[in-house]
Amino acid sequence: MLLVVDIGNTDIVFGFYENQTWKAVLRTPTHQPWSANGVVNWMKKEWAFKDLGDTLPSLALLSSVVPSISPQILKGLSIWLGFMPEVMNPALYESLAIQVISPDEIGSDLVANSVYAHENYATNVLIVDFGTALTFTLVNKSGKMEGVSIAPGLKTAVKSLFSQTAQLPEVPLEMPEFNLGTDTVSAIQAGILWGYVGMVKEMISRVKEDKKGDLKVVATGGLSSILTPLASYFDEVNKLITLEGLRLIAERLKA
Ligand SMILES: Nc1ncnc2c1ncn2[C@@H]1O[C@H](COP(=O)(O)OP(=O)(O)OP(=O)(O)O)[C@@H](O)[C@H]1O
Ligand SMILES: CC(C)(CO)[C@@H](O)C(=O)NCCC(=O)O
Ligand SMILES: [K+]
Repeated sequence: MLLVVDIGNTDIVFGFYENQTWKAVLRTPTHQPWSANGVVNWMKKEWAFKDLGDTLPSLALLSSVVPSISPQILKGLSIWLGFMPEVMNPALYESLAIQVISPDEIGSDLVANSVYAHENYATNVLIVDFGTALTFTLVNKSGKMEGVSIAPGLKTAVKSLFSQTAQLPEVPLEMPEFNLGTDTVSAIQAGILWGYVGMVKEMISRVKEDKKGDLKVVATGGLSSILTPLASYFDEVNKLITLEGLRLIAERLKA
């Protein structure tokens, strides 16, 4: 069995893959007082609860965009597994089928997304990741990562407005019924959700123009199904893209 781990700014996601399927995908909040022992206990508990069998994963790959907690997670995993997981880093990028842009700065989740996109489409692909940040990553048909854009994610935008104002509440992430709101909640929903629909359409349209119309668009991330008016703009919506990319990378490392 293969274990891939995606440490994001909101959640850590653990994917267990065997025989062409995800046996389990576990999620836990990133910001906890993690210790190596805490990780071991959590893994043991979840492993038993999900009834994942007697044989622990024999290969593991970790991606983290939260450097401060990586050491504790890695140490815990290495104690639990009995070996040190591979870690996404610029040296490892050299062995990938894609060409990574700004390897010392880029988030390894975006690299994983790009590997998935290139492997599955082999054409120009824009990956839209609706996470804590809303990111757009362009991989061209020869596998070169050409560029990225980063904006606040939907929930981050709502929380930021709430925390910076005296009277505005935190609102549910739901498309409002009308273009303009008739009360505070629907006004914020209109501003953020319709605003973000516009942001995504603008980014897609600009990149499509750059690529002379030759572009696939895929969406991922926990919030990828909120902006329902965008459904027809995406060739694929798949919340597992980051895990799938990590899996493809891990399988290559083994080979
Ligand atoms: N199935 C889901 N349904 C609704 N919200 C979800 C779901 N999964 C995740 N979320 C929420 O979506 C947001 C983004 O989650 P996601 O896992 O994409 O981001 P993340 O942990 O911040 O990762 P990254 O930092 O890589 O973007 C979080 O606020 C999370 O709570
Ligand atoms: C943009 C995020 C937060 C998305 O998870 C992550 O990929 C990250 O922290 N990246 C570092 C900066 C960059 O990707 O250029
Ligand atoms: K993500």
